[in-house]
Amino acid sequence: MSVKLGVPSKGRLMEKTFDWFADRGLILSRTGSEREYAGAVEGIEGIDLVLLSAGEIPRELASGRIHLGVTGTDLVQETLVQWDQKVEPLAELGFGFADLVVAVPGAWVDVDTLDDLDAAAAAFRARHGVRLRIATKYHRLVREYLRRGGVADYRLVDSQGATEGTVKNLTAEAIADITSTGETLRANHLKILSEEPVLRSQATLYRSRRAVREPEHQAVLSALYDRLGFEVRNRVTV
Ligand SMILES: Nc1ncnc2c1ncn2[C@@H]1O[C@H](COP(=O)(O)OP(=O)(O)OP(=O)(O)O)[C@@H](O)[C@H]1O
Ligand SMILES: O=P(O)(O)OC[C@H]1O[C@H](OP(=O)(O)OP(=O)(O)O)[C@H](O)[C@@H]1O
Repeated sequence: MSVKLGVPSKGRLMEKTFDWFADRGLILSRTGSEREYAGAVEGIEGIDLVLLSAGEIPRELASGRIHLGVTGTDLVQETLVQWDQKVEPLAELGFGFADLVVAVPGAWVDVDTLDDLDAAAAAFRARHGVRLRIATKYHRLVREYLRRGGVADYRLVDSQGATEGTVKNLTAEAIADITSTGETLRANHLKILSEEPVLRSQATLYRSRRAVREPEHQAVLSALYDRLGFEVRNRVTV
């Protein structure tokens, strides 16, 4: 059985991942028709390319169905409970940068910090009798960040896309989402709190702690690490 390398199946993340491996002498390519999610790896024997949604790669790594995978730090840390017990980052790839931030309406001139947000949330609840809503798809990371920041009187509402629009659409008062250029936030009249972001994310190559324990894969993995120029500990610390 081959070593399975999972990479994002479309868009900029896929193209930049292909470029990153090509710079190291490994040619990844999609095979079959444009719509078929099959791929190949040239330059080293015994590796199968698996094209997947970036959002599915963390779970596939955790279950051991893929041995190695490229996805965003944000997706790994949001999706996997105790992510570092399940996967190990091998290399930050230097693209796909995005910050997960909390943002509020630009008109909230008194709200700049988490303390201010906590005060605004308490005032909101006192005035309206319901908790201030923060729209996000990053429930785990945002809940933990707000807990550490001492923000209590809020509730998360799920938003799986176009999150910046929820404030204008009156389904939330604030949001937590990833941003890279900041354009989407600005266009929706939102401002980022002047705090450290919830997370700074970038595309990262991970290995599955479960899958790489399989002895039959050690030779191929070692050859791959040599090719990529990594010093990777062979002993897996699970
Ligand atoms: N504007 C952006 N700039 C930089 N990185 C981004 C941006 N938007 C998303 N990302 C990163 O890309 C990754 C998500 O990619 P993508 O949207 O292709 O995944 P996905 O949600 O699994 O896609 P789909 O489910 O539509 O196949 C995340 O790690 C995220 O941090
Ligand atoms: O800071 P910017 O450069 O404006 O980028 C930020 C936007 O990019 C992402 O959306 P994406 O296009 O991935 O779509 P989504 O709304 O489905 O998440 C993110 O959710 C923001 O909406």
